[in-house]
Amino acid sequence: MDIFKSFTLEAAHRLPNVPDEHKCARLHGHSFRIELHVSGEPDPHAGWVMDFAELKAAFAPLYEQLDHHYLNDIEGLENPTSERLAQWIWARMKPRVPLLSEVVVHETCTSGCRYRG
Ligand SMILES: Nc1nc2c(c(=O)[nH]1)N=C([C@H](O)[C@H](O)COP(=O)(O)OP(=O)(O)OP(=O)(O)O)CN2
Ligand SMILES: [Zn+2]
Repeated sequence: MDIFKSFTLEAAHRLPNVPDEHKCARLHGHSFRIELHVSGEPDPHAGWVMDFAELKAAFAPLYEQLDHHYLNDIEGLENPTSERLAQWIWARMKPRVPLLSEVVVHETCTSGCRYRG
């Protein structure tokens, strides 16, 4: 079974490796929506795979690091594409949440990335 929790965070970025004339070379911001998916069997007594609150607590330090920040300034996010952000989150969350199965980054309403490690 797959459960998920969504987070919305505001952040600015620019993409340093695109041509100068590319729109994403300019500083701009997004309301990123992050989904964290956890897969496993529901505990027979608790009835859940994992408490959503536990997932939220595990993500809290990363949320603080990302929300209302300039992503390019964060170590490992110097080129903050959706793909790199998904990998960055995965690398930090997987050790804390071993049942993590997917990180989804919605960069805009129409674009994003799914990463399964
Ligand atoms: N594979 C990727 N392509 C692009 C990324 C990315 O992270 N991975 N990022 C960008 C930009 O940061 C941009 O902000 C988002 O691009 P885009 O979807 O083109 O944004 P629009 O709002 O202009 O989209 P429309 O729905 O077409 O209006 C670019 N590419
Ligand atoms: Zn962007």
